[in-house]
Amino acid sequence: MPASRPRPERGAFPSGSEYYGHSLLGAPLIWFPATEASHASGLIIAGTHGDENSSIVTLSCALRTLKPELRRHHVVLAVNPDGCQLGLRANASGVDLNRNFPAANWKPGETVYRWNSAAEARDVVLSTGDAPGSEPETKALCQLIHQVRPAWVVSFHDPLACVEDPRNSAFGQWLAQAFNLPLVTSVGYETPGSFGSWCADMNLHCITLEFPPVSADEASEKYLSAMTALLRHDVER
Ligand SMILES: C[C@H](N)C(=O)N[C@H](CCC(=O)O)C(=O)O
Ligand SMILES: N[C@H](CCC[C@H](N)C(=O)O)C(=O)O
Ligand SMILES: [Zn+2]
Repeated sequence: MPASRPRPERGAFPSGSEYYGHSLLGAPLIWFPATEASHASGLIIAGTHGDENSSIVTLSCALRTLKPELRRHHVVLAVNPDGCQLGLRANASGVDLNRNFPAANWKPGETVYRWNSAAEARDVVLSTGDAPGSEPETKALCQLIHQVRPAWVVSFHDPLACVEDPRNSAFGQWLAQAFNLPLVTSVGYETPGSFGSWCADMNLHCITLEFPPVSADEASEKYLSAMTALLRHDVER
């Protein structure tokens, strides 16, 4: 039996999406609970940075490609929907959500990012928020994770072209092979208050998968089969 829906049927999402809160501007925060949910279900997230759309689009394509009854893992396509609508890395308050999680290493003040891949320095300034977990998008994701208790999380970003697995696990190796990206134990710079830092505090295994600088059009071709395989992967850990 084929695992994929035929292409003419991939326009619409499978039923069963739910809300887990609202963004600052009032957009629904949407998640797709696993159809085949179990204690081994993981959570796959994208769009923490609203300007990193190649993985959002590819994950959406995979969700609409895989036969719904085969999906083992939960999905959040856009952690930061206001950032997606505004074409921003930050949320609508100028907070980099990946520096706002209530991790022990959260830092007050400013954070910087790289304008684009051509920029040599990280010199664009954002805020880390008024307090750890101050933003509605961050709070709601933490609550969802406390409620759902996923076995692991894969968090998609771009454009650093790597699979970051601090545990160097068999699952990390599988992802690196499936997406044909190098496996590393760190992206190579400090990310206080990041989602991965918060997960580490809770001993929740978080793997960050950074696409290369690729268009959504190209990524939805190049990575569709790996992403679809991830949604149904029986992770041995
Ligand atoms: C080039 C891109 N705008 C960017 O900010 N790159 C990294 C971070 C990428 C990410 O958060 O996934 C940076 O250098 O800060
Ligand atoms: N490029 C991402 C890297 C995230 C690293 C990951 N380990 C995490 O903690 O979320 C960023 O600058 O936010
Ligand atoms: Zn990012």
